Amino acid sequence: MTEAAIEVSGLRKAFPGVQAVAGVDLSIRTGTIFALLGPNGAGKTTTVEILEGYQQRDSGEVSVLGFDPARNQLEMKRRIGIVSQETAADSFLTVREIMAMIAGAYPAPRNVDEVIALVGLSDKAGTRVGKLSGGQKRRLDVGLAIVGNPDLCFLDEPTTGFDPDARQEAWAMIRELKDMGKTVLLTTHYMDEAQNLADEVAVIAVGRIIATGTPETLGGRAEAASTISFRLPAGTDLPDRFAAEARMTRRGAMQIIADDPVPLLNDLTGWAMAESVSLTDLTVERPTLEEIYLSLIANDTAERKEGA
Ligand SMILES: Nc1ncnc2c1ncn2[C@@H]1O[C@H](COP(=O)(O)OP(=O)(O)OP(=O)(O)O)[C@@H](O)[C@H]1O
Repeated sequence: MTEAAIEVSGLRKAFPGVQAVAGVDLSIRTGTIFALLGPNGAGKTTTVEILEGYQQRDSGEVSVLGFDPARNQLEMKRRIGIVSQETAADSFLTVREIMAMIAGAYPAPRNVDEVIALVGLSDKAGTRVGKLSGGQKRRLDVGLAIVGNPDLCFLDEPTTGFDPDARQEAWAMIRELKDMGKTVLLTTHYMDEAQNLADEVAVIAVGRIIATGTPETLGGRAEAASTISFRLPAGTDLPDRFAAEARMTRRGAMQIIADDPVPLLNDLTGWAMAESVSLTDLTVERPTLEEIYLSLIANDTAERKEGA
């Protein structure tokens, strides 16, 4: 079994008037990409900043690459890279200068110009950081997180403000980190980002982890009912055995929800073939990660209200 890069148990942190982290347990395996999901104010950044050593915890056990971030700051920081929500980049330095400065803080950094190229900023290498656009600054942040060739990267909302091309490139880069054996902890509000990148996800709400799993299994997704959708030619009626289960969407498509879609599809397509009915736009879909996420948050909010 792979050792854990990060182990957290019973982590708690309060600010005046708010319990930001209220007993979080996490285990993140070395060489995997882990996504922490949750609504605004859920406690993601506070958790990540405690792991990075930027915030002190009130209680709980934390191990990051075998270090306690509250004690072994220097040793640990040489092995981690960080994209924080607010760029720490000094606006008077150029892209290459700040990249070289951060690289210099690590024992075995990557080549500065290669990293600048990797984040698509070669033509801005001599530009002052303060003159970069929002998306370009974020690319720089990602570059700063990886230039030290760290074993573990913390990426807090790494692609916020990226255009679609830049997002795809960033995803490729993050996958490349994993291919190199690095561990990545990312927070994101983009469910497609978690779906595309993460080996495991955890959903945090009001300071507590409410669900964990792979993007495919989170919240019972793998066992969730499927929705079969299709369109019928005008004037064609479904046989009663399907019509009883079907509903028509506002856009005129038929939908049938089935726990096990295989027998129903067999029956439906068999009928369509026999009657020469074309079932256009036929799809079979499980709930998306976004739908599962939203229902987890909604259920948690409802339970909290009931308990209050
Ligand atoms: N320095 C601070 N002082 C006081 N309260 C804070 C501080 N930092 C965070 N909080 C509060 O702690 C809670 C958790 O905040 P946190 O930034 O960890 O959430 P988040 O999940 O990262 O949210 P977002 O998705 O908006 O970034 C919030 O209620 C926030 O207002």
